[in-house]
Amino acid sequence: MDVIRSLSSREVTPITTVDMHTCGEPTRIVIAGYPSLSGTLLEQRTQARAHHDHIRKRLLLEPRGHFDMYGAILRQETELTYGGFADIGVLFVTNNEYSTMCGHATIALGRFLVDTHDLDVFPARESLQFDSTSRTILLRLHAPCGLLEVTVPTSQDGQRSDASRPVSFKSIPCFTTALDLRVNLNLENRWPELASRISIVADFAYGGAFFCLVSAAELGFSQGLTNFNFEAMNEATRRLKAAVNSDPDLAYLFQHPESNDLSFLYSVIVVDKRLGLAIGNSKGAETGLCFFSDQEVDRSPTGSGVSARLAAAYARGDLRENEPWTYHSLVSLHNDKSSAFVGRVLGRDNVSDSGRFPAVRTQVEGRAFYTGYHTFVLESPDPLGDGGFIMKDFADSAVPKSS
Ligand SMILES: O=C(O)[C@H]1NCC[C@@H]1O
Repeated sequence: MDVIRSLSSREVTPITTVDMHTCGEPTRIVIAGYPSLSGTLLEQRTQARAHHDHIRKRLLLEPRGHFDMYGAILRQETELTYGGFADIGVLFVTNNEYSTMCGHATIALGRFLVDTHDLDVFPARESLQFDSTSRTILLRLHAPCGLLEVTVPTSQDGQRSDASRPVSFKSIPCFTTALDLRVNLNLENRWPELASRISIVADFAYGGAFFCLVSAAELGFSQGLTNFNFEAMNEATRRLKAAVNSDPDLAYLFQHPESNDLSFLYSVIVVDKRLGLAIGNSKGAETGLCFFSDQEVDRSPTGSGVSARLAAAYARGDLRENEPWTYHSLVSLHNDKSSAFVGRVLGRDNVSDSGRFPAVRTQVEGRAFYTGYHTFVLESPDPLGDGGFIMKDFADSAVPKSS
């Protein structure tokens, strides 16, 4: 079409994406048009944040995206910090940052990377090994947190992914930094549903990013993740995250032994262990609602969060090795129970070769689907300019937040 041809020749390089969803959570996969980056993946992440953040905003925020959009930028040139070999790298982007791990996007990328045969997009595609017995392809995906082994079910000939079977990934070493920790809340960080309590109890664990895991009841929502006020829970988790972040004595909860780039509290997951339907041969099920980055809400059961929850359950003695467990999001719970994630602890490992930091490797599986593709352009006289906006920000600046 004429218009499309003329749009793609605008002065700002068009950016091409393939879009997918995993349990309702979007991944906008950037496959062409992103500027070049150099160095290790964590260095590329720093460069992207310093020099190209307007592109993250352009693709994820309004008017091209929305508050809860998620993105993945493929990095063909990637170099592992601690040895090993990756087929391709990826940077993850959210509504306000560059995430270090994303399970739902990894599941989506597994399918896309098997389906693409464009060597400019994925130079190593033709060297992937196809296992004709299990009809799967194993690919090594370099995420900012480390190397993920992704197993993708395929067609008989290994040329295409098989959407009817789940993709799974083996995690980086995951670990728990605190179980049943009492977090004190100062006056300004309390929320109405807490009634008169001045502290709450939570677990903290790492699944490629650091999570605070707290039960809905502990937050003051006595009916768990059924029949709750969403805005109130959004506010409660925002204040809990602020309370943890503002206490220097709690910084150890999200200190990664290998890298400061990985050392930040990414998310609060509200958990309801009584809610959910076990799928397959799972021993049980639970439901979670994950608030991450700037209170972005995950529609999926959060692959990295599932790894963190598995590590915490294993540390507590609630779960044995290789015992499958079902993890629902609100979307899988209410929409399609079979699209939940199933996770298991594969076995013990260490964070680094020194063996000083005990951890576990997990496996998480789930299903992702294509939703479309885009070529995003930017016209120079566009009054909204580059970057993007969030409608909510205007409302927030007009109405002062209640304390
Ligand atoms: O599945 C995950 O791990 C991701 N989903 C959005 C937030 C997390 O990064």
